[in-house]
Amino acid sequence: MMIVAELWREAARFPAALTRSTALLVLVLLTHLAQAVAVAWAMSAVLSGNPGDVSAALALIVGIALARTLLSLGQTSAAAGLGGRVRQRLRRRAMRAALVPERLHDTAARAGAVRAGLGDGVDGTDAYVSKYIPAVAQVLLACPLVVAALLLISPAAGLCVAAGIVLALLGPMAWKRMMARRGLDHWDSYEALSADLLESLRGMATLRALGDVPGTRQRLDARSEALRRATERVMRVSLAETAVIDFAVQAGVVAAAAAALGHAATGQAPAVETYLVLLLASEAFRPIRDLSRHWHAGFLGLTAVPGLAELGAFTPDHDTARRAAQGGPASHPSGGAVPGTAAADGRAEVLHVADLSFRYPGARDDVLRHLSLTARRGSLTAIVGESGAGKSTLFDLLLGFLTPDSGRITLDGRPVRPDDIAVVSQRPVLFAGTVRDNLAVTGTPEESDLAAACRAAGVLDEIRGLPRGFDTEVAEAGANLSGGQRQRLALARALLARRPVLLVDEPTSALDADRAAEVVETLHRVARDRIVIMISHRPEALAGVATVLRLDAGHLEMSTR
Ligand SMILES: Nc1ncnc2c1ncn2[C@@H]1O[C@H](COP(=O)(O)OP(=O)(O)OP(=O)(O)O)[C@@H](O)[C@H]1O
Repeated sequence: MMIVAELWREAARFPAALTRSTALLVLVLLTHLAQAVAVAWAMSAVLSGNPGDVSAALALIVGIALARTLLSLGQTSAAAGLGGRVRQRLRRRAMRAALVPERLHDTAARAGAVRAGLGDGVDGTDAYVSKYIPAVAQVLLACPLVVAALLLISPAAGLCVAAGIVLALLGPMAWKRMMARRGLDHWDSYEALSADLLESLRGMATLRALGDVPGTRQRLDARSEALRRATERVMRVSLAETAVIDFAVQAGVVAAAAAALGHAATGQAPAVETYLVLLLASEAFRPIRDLSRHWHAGFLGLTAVPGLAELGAFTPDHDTARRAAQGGPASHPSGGAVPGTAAADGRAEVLHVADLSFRYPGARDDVLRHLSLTARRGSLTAIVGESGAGKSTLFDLLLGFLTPDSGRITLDGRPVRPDDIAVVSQRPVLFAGTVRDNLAVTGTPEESDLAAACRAAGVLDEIRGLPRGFDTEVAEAGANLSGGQRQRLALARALLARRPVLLVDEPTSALDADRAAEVVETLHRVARDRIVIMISHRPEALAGVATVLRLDAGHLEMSTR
C-alpha cells in the first residue's frame, strides 16, 4: 500500500465525494461477500437435496448481481466526480501559481514542461485519487471484517488470509525509495521531451533556416528513447509490486483452502462452512487485487507528483490567490497592490525612484546600484544605455515583477502600485482572439475610446482595412500581424488601460521611419497627461525628448548624447 500524502490531502478536501465513493465501493464488496454466502448455501442445498433452498439461493444470487450492477455504476460515477474535482483544484492552483510575476524570471521553468505538468501531470493523478484511495479505504474497512468472519469459522484459514493481506500491503514498501527515484527520472524525461518539442515547434522557422531540422529530429529522438527507457524502468518496478501482491493473494487463498479442506477431510467442519471458507478466502483478497490493479494503472501518473509540487499545485490557495490578486510579488517595493483600487484615468505628476538596488538571485554583481530617478508628467523621459545595462530590469522593478533589494518607488509621494503602470514591451504579446479582445484586456472600452486609442497609436486605418475590422481574428502570438502592427496595437492597448504611468520599451524598433515618427509624436502627446518613460536607442526617437538618462554601471546619469 503506497500513500502519496499530497493526493490524500487533496482527496480529503472533498469529504462528501470521498465518503460516497468509498461507501459505494464497500457496498459493492459486500455484494460479493453476500454472493459468496448465497453460493455456499446453494451448494450445500444441492448436496443435501433441498430444491426449495436451491431456488431461494439462486434467486438471491440474481438479486445480488442486479444490486451490484447498480451500485457499481453509482460508484464509478462518484469516483469520477472525486477525481475530476481534485484535478480541477490542482490545475487551478498550479495555474494561479504560474501566473505570478516571479515566474517571469524563473529561468529554470520551460513552457513545455509547465504545459506537461498542467495537462498530463494533473490528469495522471486521477487513477490514484479516484480509484486507488477509495480502494485503500475499502481494504482498511472490509478486510478486517472478512478476516474476523473467517477466524470465527476457521481460525487457521483466517490466520492464513490475514498473513497474505499483511504481506500484500507491506511487501511493496520494501522498494518504495527505488520507485520514487525511478518515478522522478520518468517525469524528468517526459518534461524534457515536452519542453524540447514545444521549443522546436516555436523555433521551426529558425531551425529550418539554419538547416538544423535533422539535428533537431535526432535530439527529439534521443529524448524519446530516454523516455521509453525510463518508462520501462518504472513499469518493471510497478510489475514487481504487482507480482508480490499476486503471490501474497495466491498463497493466502491456497493456504486458507488447504486449512479448510483439512478440516473438512477430518470431518471437523460441515460442508456449508467449508464452502464458505473457500469462497470468503477468495473474496477477502478482492480489495487487494483491486488495489494492485489501480496501482498499476495509475503509477505512471504518480511520477508527476513532485513536478506538480514544484508548479505549486499543492500550495495552499490563500498563498497563490493573494499573489495573483495583487498582480505583483508579495513584497512589492510599494508595499503591495490593493485590489480594486486601479488608478484608471487618475493623473499623477511625478514618479520618484530612490536609492534602488537589485541583484538577480545567484548573480555576482548588482544590476542596479543606488539608482535614483525622477520622471514628470508633461514631457517624455527617455532611458538609454548599453545592452545589458539593466534597462529592462528597471522596468520590471517599476512594474513590481521584481522586488528590489533596497530603495523606494513612489507616485506623487505614495507607494506605487502595479495598477498604476501600463507597459508596451519590445516584443509585445498578443493573444488568440479578435483585435477587439486584444485591445480590451483591461476592460470593456466604448467604440469611441477604441477608435481614439487606435488613432493615437497610428493603427486605426489598418484595423479598419482588415476584413472584419475590430472583429478580425488575431492568431496565437499575433502571428498573422506584422511586427509593427503588433507594436502599435500594444500601444493602443496600453493607452486604453488609462494608467497614470506608461513604460515603453523600444517603441519604434519594428517601424519604418514614417511610422516611427508618428509613434514618437503620439508618445509626446500622451506624455502631456501621463508620466511616460521610454527606453530607446534610436536617435530619431530621442529627438525632442527633454530628459534623456543614461544607465551606466547600475547608475543613471543625465545623458550628453
Ligand atoms: N532572469 C535573469 N537572471 C539573471 N540575470 C539576468 C536575468 N535577466 C537579465 N539578467 C542580467 O541582468 C543584466 C541586465 O539585463 P537587462 O535585460 O535589464 O538589460 P537591458 O539594458 O535591458 O539590455 P538590452 O538593451 O539588451 O535589452 C544583464 O547582465 C543580464 O544578463
